[in-house]
Amino acid sequence: MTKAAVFRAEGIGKSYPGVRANDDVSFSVGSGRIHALLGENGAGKSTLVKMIYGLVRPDDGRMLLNGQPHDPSDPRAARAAGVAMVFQHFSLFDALTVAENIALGMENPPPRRELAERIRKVSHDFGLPLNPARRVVTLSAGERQRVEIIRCLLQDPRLLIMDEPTSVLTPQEADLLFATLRKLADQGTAILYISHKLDEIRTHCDSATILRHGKVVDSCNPRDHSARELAAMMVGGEMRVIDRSGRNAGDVLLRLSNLSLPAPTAEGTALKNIALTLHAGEILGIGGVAGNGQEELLAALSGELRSAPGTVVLEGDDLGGAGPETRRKAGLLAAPEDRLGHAAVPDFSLTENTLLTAGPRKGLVRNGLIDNAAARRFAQDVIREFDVRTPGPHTAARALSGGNLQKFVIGREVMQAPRVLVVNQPTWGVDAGAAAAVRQSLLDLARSGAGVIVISQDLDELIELSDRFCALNEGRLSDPRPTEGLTLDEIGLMLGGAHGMEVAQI
Ligand SMILES: Nc1ncnc2c1ncn2[C@@H]1O[C@H](COP(=O)(O)OP(=O)(O)OP(=O)(O)O)[C@@H](O)[C@H]1O
Repeated sequence: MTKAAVFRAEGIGKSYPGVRANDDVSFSVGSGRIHALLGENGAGKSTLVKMIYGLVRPDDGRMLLNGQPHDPSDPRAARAAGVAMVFQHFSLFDALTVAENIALGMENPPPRRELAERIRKVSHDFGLPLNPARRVVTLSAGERQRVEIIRCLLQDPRLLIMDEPTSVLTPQEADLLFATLRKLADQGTAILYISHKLDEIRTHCDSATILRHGKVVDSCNPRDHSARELAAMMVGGEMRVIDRSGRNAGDVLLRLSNLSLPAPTAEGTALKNIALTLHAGEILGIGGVAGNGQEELLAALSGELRSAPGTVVLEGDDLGGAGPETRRKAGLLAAPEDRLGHAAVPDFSLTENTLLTAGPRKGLVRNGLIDNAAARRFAQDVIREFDVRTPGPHTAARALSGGNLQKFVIGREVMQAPRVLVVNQPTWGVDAGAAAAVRQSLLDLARSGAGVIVISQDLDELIELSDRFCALNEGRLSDPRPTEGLTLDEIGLMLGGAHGMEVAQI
């Protein structure tokens, strides 16, 4: 069955200094279709959808929306033409209510009562429960995304673009999202869907365009292919298989006991009596819904938050009161989740970004002076070893695609040979091939005798990587259990009671 194309790209091209981000890209999305855009990190997916949404102007080619030329000068023009977009990062004001946030994004918002009524109707029609009077600060990640989606639905879009929408969602929230998207598609809307989760694409998308190095290399019905085959199309070769062998748990490296901290901010989570031991050669997985103390635990380990004496002990060394610099020297390193802003300074070059964490262990600062050549060499080493796709170490962090910056941030820590490495969401936004490489690097690090703590919302990732698993729930850490033999149901129970785990209501 062929359906009318809602959107068509014909020969679209876009260059950045040193990079052909899109090259002769042509594809179309039919009415009622959920169409996936697949590709490795840096393949050009975001650049393409930014052009459709009026954030970036193409250098070549043309776009058509409902058969009419589509050349939006800005997002407002794109929205007026019928394009809506839900971004990876939410742009909501915490202090305002749902309705106030939605009104801010509208050209001509109706009176407040009418708007609240329209929000209730759309949320009811699409099975997306949301109270217009709630303050955004009280909402879970899934509920925040619903605000963005309802804002889009109120525009009655012809084309809805979703950029990695499920990376912050619980499995239940993701199911709810797909049910909504299917309803919307059934009403004739075309949906363009970017995700690195290949199983999700196989289950929910009707068609796919695959980009590699800015070019369309394939198109397919993802249901006809295995996740492995899709990944092979993206990278143009076979995926490598993860090697878990050769690791033996050794002596205790890190011991946390009675680690309690008040919530660092009004929206933060207090840590309550956290205890764990981490052995040499071991990977400990910590699962849980975001907002249950993950960021606070990472900060308590990195030294950004200090704790009482005796609560954080690395190889007999009491680090509870020590700051980040002392901890790094001792070999306790951490890579936070927020790569642009927290883990890396956007306007700094990659070379400068190595100095943020690698100074003490790589000798990049001597007698108070920065050794620029050494920093550049280290940045080059990370780029090479972690296959970071970028013109070079002089490139600003903000110019890297999300996944490539993530590889750089993880590589910068792994290549300092830590005794203990703590990572939060290590493969967030990273494509399947690069995710396998990042996970392998963590396994290799553990094989070399280091201890690794992986905090993640991706249960498959935790099952694949970790020797023992525990759950973080409202600032409390469960007792760890060996991962081998643990079922998803049992993990669900360990995570039980975590807020935001709403059951689909459709
Ligand atoms: N503003 C910019 N300045 C310079 N280069 C850029 C800019 N935006 C993107 N690029 C480059 O264009 C290429 C395509 O990036 P893009 O973000 O479109 O990839 P992507 O497929 O969305 O990747 P990811 O899955 O990692 O988000 C990359 O090499 C990236 O470094």
